This record gives sequence, structure tokens and C-alpha cells, in this order.
Amino acid sequence: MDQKIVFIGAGSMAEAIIAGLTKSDSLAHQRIFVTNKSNQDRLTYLEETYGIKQVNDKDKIISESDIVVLAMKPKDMKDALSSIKSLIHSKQLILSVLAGTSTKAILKEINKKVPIIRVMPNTSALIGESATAISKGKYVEEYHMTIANKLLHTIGKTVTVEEDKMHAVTSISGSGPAYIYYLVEAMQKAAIDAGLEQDIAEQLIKQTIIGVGEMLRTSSEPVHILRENITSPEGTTEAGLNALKKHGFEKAITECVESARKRSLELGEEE
Ligand SMILES: NC(=O)C1=CN([C@@H]2O[C@H](COP(=O)(O)OP(=O)(O)OC[C@H]3O[C@@H](n4cnc5c(N)ncnc54)[C@H](O)[C@@H]3O)[C@@H](O)[C@H]2O)C=CC1
Ligand SMILES: O=C(O)[C@@H]1CCC=N1
Repeated sequence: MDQKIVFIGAGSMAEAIIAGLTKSDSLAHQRIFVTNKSNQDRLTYLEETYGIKQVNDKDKIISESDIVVLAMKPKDMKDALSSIKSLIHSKQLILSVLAGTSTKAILKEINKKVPIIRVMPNTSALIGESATAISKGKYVEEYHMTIANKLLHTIGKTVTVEEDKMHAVTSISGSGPAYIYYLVEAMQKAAIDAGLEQDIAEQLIKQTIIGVGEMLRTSSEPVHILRENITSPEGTTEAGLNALKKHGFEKAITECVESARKRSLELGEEE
């Protein structure tokens, strides 16, 4: 790819995408720029770690960029756009990773006919394993989607959804890695209570999750069969799963996803 890309916001999501992009080598590192609100050390770290460039001449870099990635928190969107919207033009493609925030709200802020693609990646982009959903805003043509897909393939897998599905997507795959990390933390505590040493527990749990990930990737069996294959009648797994059922595991997951989805809707309404 020969586009020039600028990230507005230099936090964990910007870094995850930059890491995936630079690892894939599909875009010259020198064509990737990043800026943020105030933290100079953070920009220097990104520059030194990934060989990309921090924005020195804001007017020139932003107006010359082909792709502008909005990667600030939703609450900072208006403030961030107020200082750059005069540099945005219709030949550019805007990618927004902002949770909850509609392309309509961003268009209203920019007040120009620019193509905006809403993107929901997750932090596994850091290792090229993001589950990313993308959706079209008003002025987006197919060739914009092709560019976005090509770019986002460098950080993992992509799917295209209607924009109204983005709240649900956020509650599943955007926030999803945190649910799994929380599960790992809970298993680590339980393993120690069960008498294992911490480093042994960590090794076993990490490899268990990696093994499950690979099985999900490679096996043609449906998930419930993979689960049933482990569950001997009256065995240990059945006893463990029964305890999960008794303590409302499914309800907890349903409420977890629903709460995240509602929060995404609220973030959109807070603009
Ligand atoms: N962290 C995650 O797992 C995911 C985050 N997102 C979305 O990505 C966005 C960024 O999230 P994080 O990277 O976690 O946040 P963060 O807090 O780590 O980074 C936010 C960045 O925005 C910058 N910023 C704030 N105001 C600014 C302004 N006026 N102009 C320029 N830059 C400004 C900050 O300096 C900081 O570099 C959010 O909108 C979030 O909803 C989306 C998917 C997953
Ligand atoms: O918690 C958040 O708001 C962001 C969006 C998806 C993951 N993290």
C-alpha cells in the first residue's frame, strides 16, 4: 500500500493497530504518523518502538494524509476534531475506532462530505489477531471499503456489518478480550486456592487457553461437541460445569454482554 496514514490519538488502541500494521510491512513505516493531546514521551516511545513518525507539522501531515484514524476516547472526539477539521477533505478516508460513536455524529462535527468507516478492532491487533468489524458511513464507496479491509487485514480478521450492529459487536469482540482475561485471572486465583504454585498455575492456564484458541481455529467440530468431548458422565468436568450452571454462568455472560452493549449506546448518546 502506498497511502499515508495519520493516527489522531496515541493510546492502547492506536498502538495495537500500529503494531499490527508495522509487523505486516504492507505500508512503509515512514508513512505512518501519530499525534496525541499532550504526552510527548508516548509519541517518542511509539516512534522508537515501531519506526513510525510523530506529527511535527500538523497542518501539512494531516491534510496530506490519505487515511485519518480517529483513535481518541469518545468524550474527546469533539475537542480533537475542532482542531483538525479544517484540514480534513473529501479525498481522504476517515477510520473511526471510537466505541459507541456513530459516523453521523462525526460527520456532523466535521461538517463536510467525507467518507467515514466505523471500525471496531480489539487489542489482539497487537499480535495481528484482532477480530475487527467495519461498517460504512454515508459517503463511503466500495473502493473505500476495499482500502479499509486491506489495511485492517494486517491486524487480523475482518467482517462487515451494518452500522446499527456496532454496539453489539463492541460488546462481543471489542470488549471480549477483557472478559477472557478476567476468566484467566479468576482461574489463577482458583488454582492457587486449589493448592498450585503461582507459576505452575499460570503456565497451565495460559496453555489451556492457547490450546482452546487453536482448537477453535482448526477443529471442524461445533463448540458444544468440543465441550462434550471433555465431559465424562459423572466426571470432574461435569461437576465443574454444574457448579457454573448453579451459579448463573450463562446469565452472567448475557448480562455482561448486554451491559457493554448498553454502555456503547450511551457513549453514542453522550456526544
Ligand atoms: N482499548 C480497546 O480495547 C479498544 C478501544 N477502542 C476505542 O479506541 C479509542 C481509544 O481507546 P484507547 O486507545 O484505549 O484510549 P487511550 O486513553 O489509551 O488513548 C486515547 C488517546 O487519545 C489522545 N487524545 C485525547 N484527546 C485528544 C485530542 N483532543 N487530540 C488528539 N488526541 C487526543 C490521548 O492523548 C491518547 O493518546 C476509544 O474511542 C475506544 O472506544 C476500540 C476498540 C477496542
Ligand atoms: O471499553 C471501551 O470503551 C473500549 C471499547 C471496546 C473495548 N474497549
